[in-house]
Amino acid sequence: MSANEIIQTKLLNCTLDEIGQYQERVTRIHHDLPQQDFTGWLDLPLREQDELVTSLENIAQEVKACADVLVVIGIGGSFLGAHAVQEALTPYFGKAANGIEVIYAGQHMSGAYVKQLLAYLDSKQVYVNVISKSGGTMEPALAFRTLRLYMEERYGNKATERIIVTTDGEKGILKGLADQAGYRQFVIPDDVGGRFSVLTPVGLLPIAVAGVDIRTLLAGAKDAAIAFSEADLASNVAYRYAVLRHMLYEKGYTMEILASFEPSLSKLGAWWQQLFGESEGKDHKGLYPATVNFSTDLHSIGQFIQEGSRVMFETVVHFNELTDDLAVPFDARDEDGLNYVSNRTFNEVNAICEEGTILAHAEGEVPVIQLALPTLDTYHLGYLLYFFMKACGMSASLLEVNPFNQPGVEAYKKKMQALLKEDK
Ligand SMILES: O=P(O)(O)OC[C@H]1O[C@](O)(CO)[C@@H](O)[C@@H]1O
Repeated sequence: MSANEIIQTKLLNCTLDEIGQYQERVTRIHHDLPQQDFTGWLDLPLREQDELVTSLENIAQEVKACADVLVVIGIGGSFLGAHAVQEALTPYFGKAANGIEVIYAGQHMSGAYVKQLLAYLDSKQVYVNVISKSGGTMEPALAFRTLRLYMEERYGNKATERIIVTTDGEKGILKGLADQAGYRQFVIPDDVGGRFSVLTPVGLLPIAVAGVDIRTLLAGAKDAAIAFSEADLASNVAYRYAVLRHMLYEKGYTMEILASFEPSLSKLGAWWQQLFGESEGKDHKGLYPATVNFSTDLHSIGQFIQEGSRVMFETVVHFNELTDDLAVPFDARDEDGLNYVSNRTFNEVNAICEEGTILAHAEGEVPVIQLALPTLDTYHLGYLLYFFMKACGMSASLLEVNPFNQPGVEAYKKKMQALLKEDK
């Protein structure tokens, strides 16, 4: 299988005019994209990064040897990618054999969460990785203030060794504070924005600590970067996906639902949601990115998808092979009447559920884009992450919005700041 064939895109339940009509625009955007600010992620997996990867692996080794828990502090692009990869590739119960527990803070401001987190940490050996590109985002900054004091109280001078900072190489409050305290630091490249940063130290350090092989993840992303380096819609499936979703948007579908049938992919959905939501939702334009995990959500939002307002299409992420499975047991009593599925495995039943869902959604007039990959493993996840980023750059550009800013996020921050500074 060539790298170009690793992801198969299929449009189901719907026919669209020839997508080739977009080729000229796609080619133009393809050539313009690297000239834009914040596109350092485009060729990042192609760069020689051995020194960086080795130093990330070394620190990850140290963290695993000296801690039971790594607390990753970050919000948005500063935690979603790591969380997505960790969830997708580590066991459902317990941690990976070669990783430790990685938990998150600073992704909201729940007092209960922080209080319970500190209590939980009391019986564990702890390292902290605080991640913020700007270095001044309220949610992670508050969590870090609290955890820093906690670490100092617990470990005294040794706290300095147990706090690792991932931030800008030159500016920001966190950078200044890290220099002052002598914390070890990893740099978030200047030309890579938060939601495109999963393959930088932002994602790579927590992912390595969780026990995932970051070299294999990067190898998948590298092959994707090569596979999607040409503008041709016939071979570039990332661009094909971008054009399909754009064409559906033009036809009046205003919501895309990313669906998967494997629960470990739900955090990938959260990462994808920020990627597309912050990149495209501008100037009163853009597809609303929603995520579902089937079959769980067929019993919640499934009714709406089947029969509610006809505004959505689905993108189903499908892996042909999953690494673990279990046969449905035979029970001679058959009191539940389920022996007719006992010649199958759980994953086979799940795959038939996927097929049935797509057929049902065809009757409900829900277009489906199926993205099929060979195996849910580290390599193919790296490939898929890059696929989505490349598709996103193209898709937002087709909408004629800047894919790489997020001015709207400032609105709530300003209101909150003003309210916080009012006299109590
Ligand atoms: O890493 P920072 O600067 O704390 O930002 C976190 C997140 O906040 C945003 O700037 C706005 O939501 C995102 O783009 C970013 O991923």
